[in-house]
Amino acid sequence: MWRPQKGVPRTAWAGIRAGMTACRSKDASLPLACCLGAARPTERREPGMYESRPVTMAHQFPALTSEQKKALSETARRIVANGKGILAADESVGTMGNRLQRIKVENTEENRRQFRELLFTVDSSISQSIGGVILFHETLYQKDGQGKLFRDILKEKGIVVGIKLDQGVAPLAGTNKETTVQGLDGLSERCAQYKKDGADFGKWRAVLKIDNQCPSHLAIQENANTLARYASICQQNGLVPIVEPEVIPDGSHDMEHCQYVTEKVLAAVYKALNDHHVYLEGTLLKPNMVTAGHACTKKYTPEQVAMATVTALHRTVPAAVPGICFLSGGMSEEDATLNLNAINLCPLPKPWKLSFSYGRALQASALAAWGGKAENKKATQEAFMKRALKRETASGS
Ligand SMILES: O=P(O)(O)OC[C@@]1(O)O[C@H](CO)[C@@H](O)[C@@H]1O
Repeated sequence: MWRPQKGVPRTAWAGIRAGMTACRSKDASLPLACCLGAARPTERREPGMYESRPVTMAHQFPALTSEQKKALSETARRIVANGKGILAADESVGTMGNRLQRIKVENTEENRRQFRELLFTVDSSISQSIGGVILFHETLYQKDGQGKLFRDILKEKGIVVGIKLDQGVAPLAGTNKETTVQGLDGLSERCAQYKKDGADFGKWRAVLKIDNQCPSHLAIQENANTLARYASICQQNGLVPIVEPEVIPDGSHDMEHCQYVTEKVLAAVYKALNDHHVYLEGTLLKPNMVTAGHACTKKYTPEQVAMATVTALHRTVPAAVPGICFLSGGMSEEDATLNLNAINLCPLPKPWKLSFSYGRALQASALAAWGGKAENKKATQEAFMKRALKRETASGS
């Protein structure tokens, strides 16, 4: 005989009982869902009804309090609200050196500061398209010409401040030159300090390559686990983790191969995040778009890239993740814009915000316009604003 079970609201049981009766009496007017325990569609659903359903195997040792979860998910959603994206201005000293070399500017702390001052002091309307800026350690503590901290300038514009937390790659011995990421030692202490110093999100970039025997099972598992461990530490310290597993576009592989690899990598990452009890609503994903390798002779349209990218994400990224912010991975500014636009127009279900976290695709024109000369301030800021405002993003469906 059917008996109500403890902890289930009476109204829910009424629906289940109606369904069971319908099964017995073969009442074809009742929807099948009633027989599977759902309430009848016309039945009033009371607030809190779902929260009080019995949870089998409830987690005994919650990783975060509800207040911590609320704060993390609010920050994550704020960064990608209303089609906004992220400016990745977190180039390490070495990477910034490569960018400056191209415009024949010396890689000094002062030159890096001057260029970044131009980006951060553009008109406040930039906050309509940029919700977050990722900084490198040195930049979090730098100031503008008037002595004002960059982080305060950004916050006053309503932009969320983020910090690069990984400390670069290290070789995985016995593989075809694959890597893991360093920076877990002391990470909790660094996160706590950065939080005090105004950062509200972090970034950790893992690199996977497509080549002979690559990415190996070891590289996929090691990088997924390291990303998950980083994400867990971030959340414990009140920082929203940006999870960046980049499948790099070096090589002659076609787009289909990139899709296959991207799906394997993302599936492993979300399994690891779950294993580490990471709260997905308080995270953002920063993936590569699914494209052919730079040396591939076959060319693909933005619509093909969009379909392959959204298919890969749709198969692997839970709907609980609030936003997916693509890296630009060496794409031209134009291609990065066209591809992102096509991704947002792709007719597949898209339960997340789809936006950008571009480094090169937001800064290339601005760097070229600057050329290391103070008198190019106006041209530099105009070039940056033009790019930032051109991003085409839209909310998930
Ligand atoms: O690929 P992009 O859009 O230029 O940059 C993406 C990115 O993750 O990679 C760079 C190198 O680590 C970082 O500076 C940046 O945040």
